[in-house]
Amino acid sequence: MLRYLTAGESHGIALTAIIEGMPAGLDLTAEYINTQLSRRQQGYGRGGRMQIETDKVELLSGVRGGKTLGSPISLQIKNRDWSNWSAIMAAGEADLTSRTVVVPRPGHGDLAGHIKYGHQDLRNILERASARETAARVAACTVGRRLIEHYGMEITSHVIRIGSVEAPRSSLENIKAHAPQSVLLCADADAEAAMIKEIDQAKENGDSLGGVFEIIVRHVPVGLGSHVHWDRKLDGRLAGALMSIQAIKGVEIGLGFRAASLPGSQVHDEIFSNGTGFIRGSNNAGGIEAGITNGEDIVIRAAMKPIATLYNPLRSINLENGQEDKAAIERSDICAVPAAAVVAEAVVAFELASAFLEKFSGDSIPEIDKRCRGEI
Ligand SMILES: Cc1cc2nc3c(=O)[nH]c(=O)nc-3n(C[C@H](O)[C@H](O)[C@H](O)COP(=O)(O)O)c2cc1C
Ligand SMILES: C=C(O[C@@H]1CC(C(=O)O)=C[C@@H](OP(=O)(O)O)[C@H]1O)C(=O)O
Repeated sequence: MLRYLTAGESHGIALTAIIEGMPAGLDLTAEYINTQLSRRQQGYGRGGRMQIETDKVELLSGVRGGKTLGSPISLQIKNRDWSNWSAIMAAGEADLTSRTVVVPRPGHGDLAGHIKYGHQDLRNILERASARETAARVAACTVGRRLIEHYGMEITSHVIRIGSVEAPRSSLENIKAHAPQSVLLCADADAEAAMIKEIDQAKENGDSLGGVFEIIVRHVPVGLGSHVHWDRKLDGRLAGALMSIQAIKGVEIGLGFRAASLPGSQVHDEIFSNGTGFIRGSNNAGGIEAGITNGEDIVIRAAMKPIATLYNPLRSINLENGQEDKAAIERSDICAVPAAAVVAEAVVAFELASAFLEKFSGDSIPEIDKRCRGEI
């Protein structure tokens, strides 16, 4: 079974992760993971923290000579910002510093976390609720991405909405050509210019923005996931992985919500024969039917809500005196949709790697290769 755990506070010394269940013999380097960590740090609308961090992974175990050993892979990303926070992070609730957070931000984990865990200093919640955790998550899940790429799958994403600006539908060629270079991962230059304007306006207003991105996976083998049990259905697993990303509030596969308003004749993908196999007339299912990949591209969209911390703060209650107050603000992103899209690619890749290993299991890459070729 492939699985991972992450640990670490946003302003703590480092983030760590352990990945268990990767077979031996997979090419894996820190540089490969660093490329994804760097992508995650980009995107117009991010706050001051991204100027401080330059995320680099250290592989601590499970890899030797650029190949996985089959043993647990552990890794670490140092928080460069920690040197600015070490005293605050060392202080307990008994010796509260001036950086104590006592006015919960609507939309963040502060109030629910306070009620659940009883911490008086909301920092004890926000440090772990923070999407800083997604740096460790991207590093861990990129190990899964390496596996699916080794077996020929390709994963990409692009931003299709920021606030009220929606990009026109894009061809995969356009996404590949434009989105990787664009500051917002949007495949349409005009839409991107309008999105940037909207982010600038939100910043001026002390407000924040969310949006929608799309993930596409190509060359997916038929038969990953299964219809036989709820927790083996790949669509459910992918949706769960995506919804676990901070601020993701909706996921749709293929036509998604649009399918609900159309008749079946305009939704379901007709089946034809090309002589050697089956081909489909369309891909409205987004590559998954009954929880099983059908060989078409996997197409998933996810919606991110606007960032919770506002420079023009919303009304809240001060937990020290019970009086109405303005929500806490130290520093924040205005919009982080492109970064979330990179995190989403990573978690989708990991879920696919997990489903791939369930189908073509093996302790080493050569053994899995044989199984893929039908030799064992
Ligand atoms: C890449 C990324 C960056 C984020 N940056 C911020 C931020 O700067 N300020 C903020 O309040 N929320 C930010 N968030 C969202 C919060 O982490 C999230 O809203 C919070 O943890 C509560 O979880 P929920 O929105 O899933 O309910 C970010 C999310 C992502 C994915
Ligand atoms: C640190 C990251 O994102 C952070 C996510 C985040 C939040 O509340 O989720 C709040 C901000 O943290 P800070 O208060 O330190 O500026 C973001 O910068 C990151 O993506 O690496």
